[in-house]
Amino acid sequence: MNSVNTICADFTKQSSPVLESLPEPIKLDPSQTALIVVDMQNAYASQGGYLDLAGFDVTSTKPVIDKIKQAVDIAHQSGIQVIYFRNGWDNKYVEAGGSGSPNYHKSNALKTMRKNPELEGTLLAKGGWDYELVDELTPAPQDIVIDKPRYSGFANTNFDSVLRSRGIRNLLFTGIATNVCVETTLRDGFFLEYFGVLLDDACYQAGPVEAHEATLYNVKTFFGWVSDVASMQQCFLDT
Ligand SMILES: NC(=O)N/C=C\C(=O)O
Repeated sequence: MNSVNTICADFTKQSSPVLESLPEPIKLDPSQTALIVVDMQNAYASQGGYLDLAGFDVTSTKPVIDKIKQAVDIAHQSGIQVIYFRNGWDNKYVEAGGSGSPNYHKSNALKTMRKNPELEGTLLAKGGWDYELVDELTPAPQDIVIDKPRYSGFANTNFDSVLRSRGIRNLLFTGIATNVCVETTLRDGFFLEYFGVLLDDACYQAGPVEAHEATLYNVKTFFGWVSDVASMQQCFLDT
């Protein structure tokens, strides 16, 4: 029988390491776990990128990049599949949807370009600097990169089949933005029976810090678990 205080899915081996997390610890078999690095592109993490140009504060993303790098190293050393997401569209914005799509009306990247026509073709466009992952987080050959055209990694992508075909059932989330693409993907994963864990210090919000905190509340109360990179290290490497 599982410890009453530790979450353990039926398919998890008895000997699987335990990740300290809130609201309770969770057992994670590394072979059934993926580290998801959400949208660590210049658009979201660099000054001069989309979020910065749209008026969001990205001046403190460096510590988050460093934490994600640590998480990626831990994953590589412990046999956890690393999956990078990149968000955006073709440079004609066909994939962004036309005026019949809510994305056309809500995307702050598209709105910023409509307001500043000189930016047209630069924000979140495949092939451009804004779309590229930041230099510090260049995928290794064994990592998987998934391009996504909407906030959720499950929308219009092969993400679910990439996971299912590898027997992955647990998702450790890092990246930007906590309150948009990270939270949305974790929530969608919940409905598809994935166990989602958000690594607090490896995520950064779009908007005020309260947006990050609201997501932590939502995740630990309704959709999953919240942990951090030191706990990931202790779970997979130090024990
Ligand atoms: N990666 C994200 O969380 N994106 C948030 C906003 C946007 O893409 O407009």
